[in-house]
Amino acid sequence: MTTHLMQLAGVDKSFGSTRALKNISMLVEPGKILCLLGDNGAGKSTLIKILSGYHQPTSGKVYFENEEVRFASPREARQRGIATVHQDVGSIPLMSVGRNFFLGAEPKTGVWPFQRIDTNFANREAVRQMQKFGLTRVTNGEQLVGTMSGGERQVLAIGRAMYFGAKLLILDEPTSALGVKEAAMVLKMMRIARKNGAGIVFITHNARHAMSVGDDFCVLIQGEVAASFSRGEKSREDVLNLMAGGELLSELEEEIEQID
Ligand SMILES: Nc1ncnc2c1ncn2[C@@H]1O[C@H](COP(=O)(O)OP(=O)(O)OP(=O)(O)O)[C@@H](O)[C@H]1O
Repeated sequence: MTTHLMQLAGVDKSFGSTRALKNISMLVEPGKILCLLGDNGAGKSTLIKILSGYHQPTSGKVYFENEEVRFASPREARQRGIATVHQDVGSIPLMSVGRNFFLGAEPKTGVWPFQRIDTNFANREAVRQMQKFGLTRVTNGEQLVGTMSGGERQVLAIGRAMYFGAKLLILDEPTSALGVKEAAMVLKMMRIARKNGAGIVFITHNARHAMSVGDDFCVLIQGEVAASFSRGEKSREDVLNLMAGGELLSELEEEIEQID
């Protein structure tokens, strides 16, 4: 039997009278990147909160590694190997690369009750991992995370999740605040994670970024799956039009010109 990493079947989520998600079915496979596209308010945040155990669906089923799950908390989801990296990545700017990398799972040295954090190991190992992921600029684990660029911080956060055994990576707009080179670095990191067998849900507004790495695509419009397709099945123009809610971009451009 094929093991699917994560599957949603007919998932609904309502907040009072607002139906944020309507009958969502989707599949995340190991070693594949699923791009979740959609405009503001389409329901992307609600969907990732369900995947990461922050929300429970109002109805419908969630499966992880073919087993039906109902995560009571993000901690439970994390324990199963689901890691969420948000745009602000949650790193602490005034802490070193080594400390940030091992935050909450600090390596210890010495014998109890005289144990302390093994800073040398943490720094060395964090740099080694970062280098492995292509961050050759980071050579000193004592470097403060606040001095790293946005892209480097994303790579650090994704690398950390991989190191601690994440099977599913949920990346919430990892490239949206970045310049071209920085975004390319993060997209490359995603490819490395995919090669290592992780399944990735890549949330983005940027169709170009999505199409450069995506294997599968899911477009959300007003809480519904408006389209789902695999690489090569649609052109970038088609995807952009879908994301604009079906309104042809050329029509939109004409309207803008008329306003001028
Ligand atoms: N906790 C909540 N309580 C009430 N309504 C909510 C809640 N969370 C989300 N919603 C509603 O659900 C809908 C989808 O919101 P969601 O934040 O998931 O969209 P989004 O695609 O992530 O948008 P954005 O990119 O702007 O974050 C919106 O109408 C929003 O107002």
